Amino acid sequence: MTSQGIVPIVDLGQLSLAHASEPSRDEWLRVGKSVAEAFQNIGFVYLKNHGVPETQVSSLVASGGRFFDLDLKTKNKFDPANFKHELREAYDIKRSDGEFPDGEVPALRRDADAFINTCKALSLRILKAMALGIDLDESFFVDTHQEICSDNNASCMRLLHYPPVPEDVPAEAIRCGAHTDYGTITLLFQDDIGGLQVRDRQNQWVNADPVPGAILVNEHRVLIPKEEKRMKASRRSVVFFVHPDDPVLIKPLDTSSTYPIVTAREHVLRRFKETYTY
Ligand SMILES: O=C(O)CCC(=O)C(=O)O
Ligand SMILES: [Fe+2]
Repeated sequence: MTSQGIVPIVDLGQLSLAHASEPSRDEWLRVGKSVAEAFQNIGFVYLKNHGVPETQVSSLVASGGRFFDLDLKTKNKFDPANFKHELREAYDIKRSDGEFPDGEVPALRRDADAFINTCKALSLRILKAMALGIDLDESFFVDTHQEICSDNNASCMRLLHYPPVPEDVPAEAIRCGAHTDYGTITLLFQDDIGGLQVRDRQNQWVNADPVPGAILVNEHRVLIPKEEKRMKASRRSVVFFVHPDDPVLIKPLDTSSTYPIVTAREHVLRRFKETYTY
């Protein structure tokens, strides 16, 4: 395992989507143990050789760019998220058969469909490896994530656009506040601008600069801020949030009562309510 700063880089090897045959048991375990170790130590990992076609990501980012370039009135028809204190725009897409700006950005539906399917397949591989990495049955997470990007599951893909920061920006403005994500894991495809930081277990912020060809994956406990107040360039990223199916009970594996048992749906609704107070 190599690392970028203190965030480890794991090579998916035979678990790559580009690898046609079933990975060996040793490969599942190697990846699973490395990912589990990274999550236990810092909560983040870069995955390289994941097999997500570069053209799929670039095509989606280009279509997303065309969407963000539309005038506000047109964009607002598709309910993009506006963040009160943050200099960014987001467009969350859950299903490729939903409402789309087909007239304005004809390729977006096709690009989103391809990307969601690819990310689903990759997530299921990561989830299987994660279970094996912490000595659970290999289907432990896969069985609880059967309906990714359906109406019974909060997973979604998010297109993000950070416009260049204007000179006269208020001192308190930020691009993306410190937060934790709400789901099981998040796949983050950054462009090469950088600026992302993650917080380690000692509460120190460390840079998570883009690693060419690698995606950053986090499990939900660690915070991500973005303090790029002075950034002149616009920045784009694509995020794939992976959640358990709505009825799944979230409970400590050790059967302790440290956390109250809630369904995945209750958990996500609670987090949405608390959101964007940062
Ligand atoms: O902008 C990024 O790259 C990360 C955004 C993020 O963490 C989020 O939207 O949850
Ligand atoms: Fe996040």
